[in-house]
Amino acid sequence: RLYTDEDPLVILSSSTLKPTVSNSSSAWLIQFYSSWCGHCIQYSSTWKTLAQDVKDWQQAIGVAVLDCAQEENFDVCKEYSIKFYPTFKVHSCTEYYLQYFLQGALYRQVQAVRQLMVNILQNHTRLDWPNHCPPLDPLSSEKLLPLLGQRSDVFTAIVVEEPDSYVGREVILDLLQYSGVQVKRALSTDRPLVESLKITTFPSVYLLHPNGTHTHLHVEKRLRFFFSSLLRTLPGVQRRLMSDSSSSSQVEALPHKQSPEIWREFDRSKVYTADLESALHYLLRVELATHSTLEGEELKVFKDFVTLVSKLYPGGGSVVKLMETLSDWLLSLPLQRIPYQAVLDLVNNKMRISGVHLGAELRWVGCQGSKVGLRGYPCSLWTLFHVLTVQHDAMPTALENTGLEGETAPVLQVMRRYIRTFFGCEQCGRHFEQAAAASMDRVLDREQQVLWLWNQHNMVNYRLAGSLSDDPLFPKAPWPSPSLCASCHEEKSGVHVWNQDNVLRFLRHHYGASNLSPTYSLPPPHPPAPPRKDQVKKAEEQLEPRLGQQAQRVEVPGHGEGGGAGAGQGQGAGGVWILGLGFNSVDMSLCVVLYVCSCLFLMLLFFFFKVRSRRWRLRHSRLPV
Ligand SMILES: Cc1cc2nc3c(=O)[nH]c(=O)nc-3n(C[C@H](O)[C@H](O)[C@H](O)COP(=O)(O)OP(=O)(O)OC[C@H]3O[C@@H](n4cnc5c(N)ncnc54)[C@H](O)[C@@H]3O)c2cc1C
Repeated sequence: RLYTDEDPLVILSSSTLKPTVSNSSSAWLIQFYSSWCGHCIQYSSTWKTLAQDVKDWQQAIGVAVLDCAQEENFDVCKEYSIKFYPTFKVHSCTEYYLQYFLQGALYRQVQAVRQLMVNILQNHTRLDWPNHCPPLDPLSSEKLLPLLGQRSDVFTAIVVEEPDSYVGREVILDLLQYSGVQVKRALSTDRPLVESLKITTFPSVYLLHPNGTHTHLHVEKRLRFFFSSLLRTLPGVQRRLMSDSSSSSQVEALPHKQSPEIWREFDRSKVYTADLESALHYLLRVELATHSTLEGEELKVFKDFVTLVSKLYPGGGSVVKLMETLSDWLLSLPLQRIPYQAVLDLVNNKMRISGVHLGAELRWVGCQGSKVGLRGYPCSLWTLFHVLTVQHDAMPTALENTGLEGETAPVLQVMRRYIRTFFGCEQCGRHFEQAAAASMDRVLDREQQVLWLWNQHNMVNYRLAGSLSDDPLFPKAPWPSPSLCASCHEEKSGVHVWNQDNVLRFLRHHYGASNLSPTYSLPPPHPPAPPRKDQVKKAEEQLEPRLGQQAQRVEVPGHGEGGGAGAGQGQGAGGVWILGLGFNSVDMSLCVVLYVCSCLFLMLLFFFFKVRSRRWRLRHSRLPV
């Protein structure tokens, strides 16, 4: 099959063609192709690029394909007189089809087909106007200038452009599924407007704020992608969910955050350790808890994951200490099967090893959602693995002698195995596995590893944009946005393209150790503070002189050791840390008991042989010479 359900277009068949297009409130651009036609095969990537490019226009015009080589579609292709492949047809909202023989090289250019779609939508007659298609004609200064200074519920963006430019119409269609902003267009030939707004370069966007103020919208590059991306990130602008987008084309009121939790202000250009720690907390204490024992492949996958995190998690600290302890413990165990409870005891630091800690609370910051149930864990898991790919790139030797150094893309391989084995969202795991099977083996070095994950994550973003899991306050979109990295974006032949060198540079910075913010992180528990001199003095005064002296000798276990890992260092309350292994008081008592028993046993042996040898000597000394 040239097209799959993963592609951002609709795959039609004889049974779905008529019901889909006839009952639709939008227009349709359909490619009738044949899966055996070599040209159609080559053309499929262009059609997919187009479908992706205009995915947000689907309320006005949808992109679809129908394979005439499928036996079940023979009749319908005959009915629609498809003689050559590919043939393109537009279904307007009335009952008739317009056939487009996209001549020559025209249909090979995404930009040309996209502009044709704009023309189709703009040239609709009143009768067959798609229900959700906004007006695309330019507005005059008489209509627009009175809006200046007026208050409104929403932003109004006026794209002022040259008469032959398509940017304005494309931005209008790009924002079709978004509430909180309305886009209008005007022409550079409208002198009163251009002079009033003091616009000298085209295209430009002039922004009217809901409070009545108005300004120029500053963009790094005057490209459609930049205008659309910036407008989508205005405060209160959010994507309507697919489920309710068809029911309302009216601009909704500004959003209100519905989370009952405390909202944590954060900076989108930072990565928060609270998210990473929450990811590990959820993964180790919730996701893994569904497996009562770990054995075989599961145990191996878990060991690899723990090793990876222990070696690459940035910044050292109590989390790394925990993962190192867990990793050492897992590697030293000769067992083929371990109960999950044993892992949990270690994660919860039952042995009270000093410096080892993982907060037992979900504290989403960069991953907090506007509603409970949105974002959170999956967001933090992506974040964690992005951080690990970037750390591996920064520290090429970090995985030496771990058994993972032989793999070409160890972080991706461990992620793939973890997602397949443990990730709670089975469907997500299947999708990820498909993507990994298709292209992960092409990743040959650490840079490609970073970029593969970024690209794969964007594929998922494209696919899920507008779905129920899309948080309206954090709409899924190509990432990084122009406001995070303007140099990551370019346009080639009118189509948005990534500058991969700049993307890599950006990812290295964004997910690098220096960009991690500890704000909102749960601090590790403090050991009890040593008694202050004045407290001791007070105690001395109140207590018996003998007791007062004892109070001065109070020792605070583990205090002031800063999580040292060496033998004898880092003695915690009730436990000791020796050669990277923690021993609790039960272990220590057992050691003492065993020690005493073996001493007694050795002494017994000693006396036994002593008595025997004396007897033997006596017996031999009595023998006649
Ligand atoms: C491996 C995996 C596969 C998944 N597959 C599916 C699926 O098939 N279906 C499904 O419904 N859900 C899937 N999910 C969940 C989904 O991808 C989101 O994680 C979830 O919906 C939460 O979305 P979010 O808005 O918090 O942003 P997320 O997509 O989780 O992104 C988290 C953060 O990462 C950053 N980011 C965004 N894009 C990129 C990028 N391209 N590169 C680097 N950083 C980026 C942003 O700062 C963003 O806030 C999957 C999750 C994972 C971990």
